[in-house]
Amino acid sequence: TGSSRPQRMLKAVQKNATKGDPQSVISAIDHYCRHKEWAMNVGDDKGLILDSVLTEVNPSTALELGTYCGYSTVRIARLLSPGSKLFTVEFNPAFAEVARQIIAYAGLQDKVTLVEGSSGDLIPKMKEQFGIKYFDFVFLDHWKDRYVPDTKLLEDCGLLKKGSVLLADNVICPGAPEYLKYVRNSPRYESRYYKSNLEYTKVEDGLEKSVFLG
Ligand SMILES: CCc1ncnc2c1ncn2[C@@H]1O[C@H](/C=C/CNC(=O)c2cc(-c3ccc(F)cc3)cc(O)c2O)[C@@H](O)[C@H]1O
Ligand SMILES: [Mg+2]
Repeated sequence: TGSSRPQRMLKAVQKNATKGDPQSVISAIDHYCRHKEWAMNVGDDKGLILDSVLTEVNPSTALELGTYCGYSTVRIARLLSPGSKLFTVEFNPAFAEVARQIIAYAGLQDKVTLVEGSSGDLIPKMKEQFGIKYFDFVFLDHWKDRYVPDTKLLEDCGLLKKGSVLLADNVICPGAPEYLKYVRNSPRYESRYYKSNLEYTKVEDGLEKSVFLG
């Protein structure tokens, strides 16, 4: 059988990027997905917003839900301060395998812990298994109907502290209407929408940034 789209993305990175250079890995994926095969990476336009929010928060411990091929994992990890860590959750073993190779190609494996499994099962184990107290930053980019249950789970597991920032992809396209209602109506969050476009297209999409008020 032939290769998968994630495997072809990995090949494009190995062919066009420089080992140990995260920016070249990001550019190689963006070029491939813009000119060869679209893929559901956060992309370069929304990626710049992700970069600026991440830099502003400068998290010690960050969480990503939905690794896919590791594009946003590389975007986040490349901006972490020394000693800071990113945990990323992915339940599809084939995607996790590609992501591990892309993260390693970027030279960021020491900053990233890829945990294989379902977010609903893993979030309650984060404290005991990884000695995590809180997440300063959470990037939500997995199944859109999981954003609300997993946000509630993070709250209930005491993994958010006053000032923790949630950044959610795709709140317009494909859309996460229940999530927008949840964070915008809750007195426990201060939310703001960053208008952009769906990766590699002219379709509107955006990111919702929500600060947990404790
Ligand atoms: C069970 C909890 C749970 N636990 C652990 N891992 C989980 C998980 N639920 C999901 N995953 C993994 O996360 C990734 C899924 C991501 C889902 N993302 C979109 O669907 C999406 C779609 C478009 C778009 C598509 C088509 C269009 F026409 C327009 C837009 C654009 C985007 O940016 C998008 O993010 C995969 O790796 C899953 O294996
Ligand atoms: Mg997305």
